[in-house]
Amino acid sequence: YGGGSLAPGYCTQTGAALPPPPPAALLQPPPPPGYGPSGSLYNYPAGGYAAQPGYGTLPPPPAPPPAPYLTSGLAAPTPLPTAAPSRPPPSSYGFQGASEAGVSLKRKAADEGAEGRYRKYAFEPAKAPAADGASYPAADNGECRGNGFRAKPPGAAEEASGKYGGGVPLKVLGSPVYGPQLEPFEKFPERSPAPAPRGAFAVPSGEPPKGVDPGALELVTSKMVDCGPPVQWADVAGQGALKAALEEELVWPLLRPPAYPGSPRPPRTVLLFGPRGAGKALLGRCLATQLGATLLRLRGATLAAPGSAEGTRLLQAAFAAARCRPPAVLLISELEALLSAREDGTSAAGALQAPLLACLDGGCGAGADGVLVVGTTSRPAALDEATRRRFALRFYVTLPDGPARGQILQRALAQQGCALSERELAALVQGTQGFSGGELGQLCQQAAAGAGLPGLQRPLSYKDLEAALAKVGPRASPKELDSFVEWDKMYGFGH
Ligand SMILES: Nc1ncnc2c1ncn2[C@@H]1O[C@H](COP(=O)(O)OP(=O)(O)OP(=O)(O)O)[C@@H](O)[C@H]1O
Repeated sequence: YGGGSLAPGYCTQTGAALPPPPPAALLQPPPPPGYGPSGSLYNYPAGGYAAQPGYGTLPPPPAPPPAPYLTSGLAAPTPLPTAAPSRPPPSSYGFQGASEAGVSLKRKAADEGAEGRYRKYAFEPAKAPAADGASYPAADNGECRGNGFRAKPPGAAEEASGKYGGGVPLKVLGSPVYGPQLEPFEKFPERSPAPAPRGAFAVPSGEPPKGVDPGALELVTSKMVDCGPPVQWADVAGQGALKAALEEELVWPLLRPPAYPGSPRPPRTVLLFGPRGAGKALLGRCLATQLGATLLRLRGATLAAPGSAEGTRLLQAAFAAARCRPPAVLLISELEALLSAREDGTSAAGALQAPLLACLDGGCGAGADGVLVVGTTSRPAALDEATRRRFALRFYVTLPDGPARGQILQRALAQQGCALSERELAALVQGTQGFSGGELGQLCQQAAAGAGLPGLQRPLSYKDLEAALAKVGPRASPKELDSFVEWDKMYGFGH
C-alpha cells in the first residue's frame, strides 16, 4: 500500500490528496444503549424483564404483595392450590364402601342371570304327574344304589359310562319326567350301577367289615339305601351360591384324582344346617347323584328311639355298609337327636354321641376312602364343639327366596294340574314369605285337601290356595333365623 511496488500507472493519487485520519477516540464505536460500561446500565430492576424460557434457572416469580400493601378496594389474590386433590379410589376396588354394595349386587345379578356363573343350576320347569303314577323303581334289595341309577339287569353287557366314569358318558337322566309332553321314563334304557369315579373317591374295597353285626348290616342295606330318583343341581330351586360351593369344595375334589402321592385328602364330612324343610336332605341326595354314590339315609330320631345299645349297633352297621359299597354317601338327618347340649353351651353327651364321634373319626369308615358323611340339623347350636369339629365343611341352607319359592310352587302345583296366572303366582309368592320348600309343599297339599281332592273333581284354584294359607304358615321365627345367621358367622363356611 505504500505505492512503491505498484506500477506507476496504478497510483495516481499522492498521499497529500488523501483526507486526514480521524482522531483515535472516534475509531471506537459507541456501545449500544444499555450495554455501555456505566454500572447503572446493568442494574436491571427485578421483574423488569419477562421470564425467558430455556435460558437457565430463572428466579421464582415475585410473591404477591402482602395484603396491607394493597390499595384498598382491591381483592387479595387467591393463592394457587399447593397440590392436586387426591382422587377417590375406583369404586370396584373400594373395601366395603357404599358403592361396593352396588358392585356386588351387580356381580351377584350377573352370577345368577341367564348367562351367569350359576346358570347351570337353574331350576327346571314344572312337571306334571306321571300317567302311571309310578315313575321310579322301588328299592330292590341291594340292586338299587340309591343315587338314581338302577342296577343293570342280570346278563346285560357292562356299560362303562357316566359323567365321571371311564367310558362313554351316560345320557344325563335328569329329574323325574312327569309331563305328557315329555318322554315317559320307561323310554330311557336301563342303567348300569352308578359308575365308579376314577378320583380319590373310588375305592375298590368292598370287604364285609369285621366285628359288625350281620343282622344290623342286612337291616341297613335293605331298609336304609335310598332308591329315590336322581337329583340334579337343577332340581334344587335357588341356592345358587351354595350349590356352586358344594360342587367346588366337595364334589370336584372328591372326584379328582390326587395331584401327587400324599396330597391332602378332600373333605369327607359336611354339615348342612338351616330351618326345617329348607332342602338339606334334598342337597344331600343331590351330592350322592353328583358323586355317582350309593345313598344311605339315617334319621337321628330313628337311631335314638330304640335305645342306645340298638342305636349304636345300627349306627356302626350304617357306616360299615357305606364302606362296603363305595362310593357311598351316608346322610344322617336330625343329627341333633343323637346329641344334646346344655343351654350354657357345654355338652351333656347323648348316649349316641360317643359312637357317632368314633365313626366320624374313621374307625367305622367315615375316614375310609369312598365314604362321604352328610349331617343335617335344624338346631346347630345343639352340636357341641367335638361334634362340630368332626365336620370339615359347614354350610347354611337358607329359606328359598322369592324366585325360588315361585319355582317350587309352580312345580308342586303343576303336579296337581293347577296353573296359576302370573299375577296369582306373584301374589302367592309374596304371601309365602318365610316358607321353607317343605312348607310350600304342605301348602299345596292342604289346598288340594281343602278342595276335596284327591278325587280331583276340579282343578285347584287360587282361592283354594288362599284358604290353605290361613292354615299353613312358616314355622321358623325371625329370632330363629337370626340365630342361624349368627351360627353361620361363627362356625359356618359362608358361600
Ligand atoms: N330348594 C328347593 N327346591 C326344590 N324343592 C325343595 C327345596 N327345598 C325344599 N324342597 C322340598 O321340600 C321338602 C323338604 O325338603 P328336605 O327334606 O330336603 O328339607 P330338610 O331341610 O332336610 O328338612 P328337615 O330339617 O326337616 O330334615 C322336599 O320335598 C324337598 O323336595
